[in-house]
Amino acid sequence: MTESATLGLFGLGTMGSALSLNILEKGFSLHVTNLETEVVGEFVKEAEDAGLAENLHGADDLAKMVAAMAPPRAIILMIPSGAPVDETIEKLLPHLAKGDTIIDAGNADFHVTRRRTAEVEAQGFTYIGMGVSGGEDGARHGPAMMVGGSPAAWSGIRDVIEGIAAKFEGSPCADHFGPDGAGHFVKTVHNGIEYADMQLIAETYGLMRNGQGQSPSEVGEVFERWNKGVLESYLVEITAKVLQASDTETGGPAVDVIVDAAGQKGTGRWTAIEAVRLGQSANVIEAAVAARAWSSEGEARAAGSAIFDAPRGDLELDEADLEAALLVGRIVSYAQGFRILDAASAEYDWSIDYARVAEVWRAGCIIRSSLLGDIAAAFRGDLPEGQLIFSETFAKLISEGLPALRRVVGAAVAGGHAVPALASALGFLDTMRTKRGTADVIQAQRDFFGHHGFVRIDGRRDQHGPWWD
Ligand SMILES: NC(=O)C1=CN([C@@H]2O[C@H](COP(=O)(O)OP(=O)(O)OC[C@H]3O[C@@H](n4cnc5c(N)ncnc54)[C@H](OP(=O)(O)O)[C@@H]3O)[C@@H](O)[C@H]2O)C=CC1
Ligand SMILES: O=C(CO)[C@H](O)[C@H](O)COP(=O)(O)O
Repeated sequence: MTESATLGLFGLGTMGSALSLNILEKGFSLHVTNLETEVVGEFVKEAEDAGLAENLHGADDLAKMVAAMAPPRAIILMIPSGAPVDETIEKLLPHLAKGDTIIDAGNADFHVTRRRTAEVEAQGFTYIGMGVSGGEDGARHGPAMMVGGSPAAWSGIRDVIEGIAAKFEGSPCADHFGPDGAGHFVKTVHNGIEYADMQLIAETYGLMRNGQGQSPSEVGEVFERWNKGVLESYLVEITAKVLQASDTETGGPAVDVIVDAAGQKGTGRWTAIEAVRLGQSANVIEAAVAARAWSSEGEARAAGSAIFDAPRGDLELDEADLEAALLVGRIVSYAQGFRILDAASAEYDWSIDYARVAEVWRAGCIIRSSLLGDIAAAFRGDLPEGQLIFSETFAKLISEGLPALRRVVGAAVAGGHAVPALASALGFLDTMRTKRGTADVIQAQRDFFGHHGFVRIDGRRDQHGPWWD
């Protein structure tokens, strides 16, 4: 796409319609269409009502939209990941001309984005995989955007993307992170961290609600206070709001009428799978994915609560301890996200700029928080062993908060409260501060049953133990 490319968008759902209004508001012309045609008319009416329809062209279907667009064209897809994207690309390709660009702006498995990039570009078109974060409000008023594609593809869309992106102190929260799947992978890891942070917040809520008998609105007030301090973030802000909301039918807390089964569309799972595939572990993110899966087993959990009748001891935790525990958990989840980015960047030769990732996440996206400026600064400075948790700033915060995390997890475990993500953060930190661990025993076991050999402490490799004598 060049600067003069005609812009189109397919998929006027929650994200696509909000992003379209954002694009129009920033003064760009836009062609739109949707699978269900009547949605197009509804959207055009919405844009007219908002005074944003001057540069808008609605079309009944994809073929008509492409025909109405002067080449070169750049067509944004904002539709569910997987088969819908493949089917849409297949429908789109016969109508495109050389030099046209397809931008998949939905969430996508980056392996699939790599495959699509190769297939589409082999036919002479340009393909961009772009992660967009910020939910509906972000898409409407300025999301964070993570772009993957060739440098030429990025330079062709840069003006539009930076124009519609969230701004942090005037700087656009959008950047190009590498070729093909790099942008979608950065977005996937963003979502993995999102899962972890949401789970850590939910566990902290649970300790106050179930362990200390605080009402949702009381806990909401605690989160509201925390949002003015070190935990300042979008997710803590919205948690304070949802916990203080009342159900319009019962008048009781809104959260109490919601079934405790978390949905998941796949991005958290993709992050965990990729971490393990890359020989990593992001155990806080993995715990969050697991917790969502277990949450959907409501009937089994109900049966388990009757069989084990586990006592849920009364907790008396300091609010400051809970705040510090949540902060340390959050730091670990960010750190684990960046460890996966690092492993993938090495594996796929992406050279991802981690400081820029942190900067792009400072506004517009779901995991924006006051920590991200410090994370960017840490990546620009000296990072011992390349580990975010060892940077001066974060080592200090972790050292200060670790005793509180230990007290919170200890009390929760003793009282029978499930805190898989908080406990995982503690397990990770305790492991990472243990000079000599217990994998010597694992190596001995492997050698015993499988002749796998081990490295002696003097450096000699392929050694065997005395077990078979
Ligand atoms: N909601 C969010 O907070 C965020 C979502 N995303 C991603 O953005 C993308 C869109 O999500 P969202 O707007 O929430 O989804 P919605 O369900 O609100 O909208 C989905 C859109 O995709 C269209 N669609 C559905 N199935 C097909 C298909 N088989 N072929 C072509 N078009 C189809 C729908 O058309 P129709 O109207 O005809 O049904 C609709 O326009 C997804 O990839 C999602 O993961 C990314 C960041 C945040
Ligand atoms: O990308 C997003 C936010 O960043 C989407 O809202 C996504 O749907 C969230 O994931 P899940 O539906 O699995 O909770």
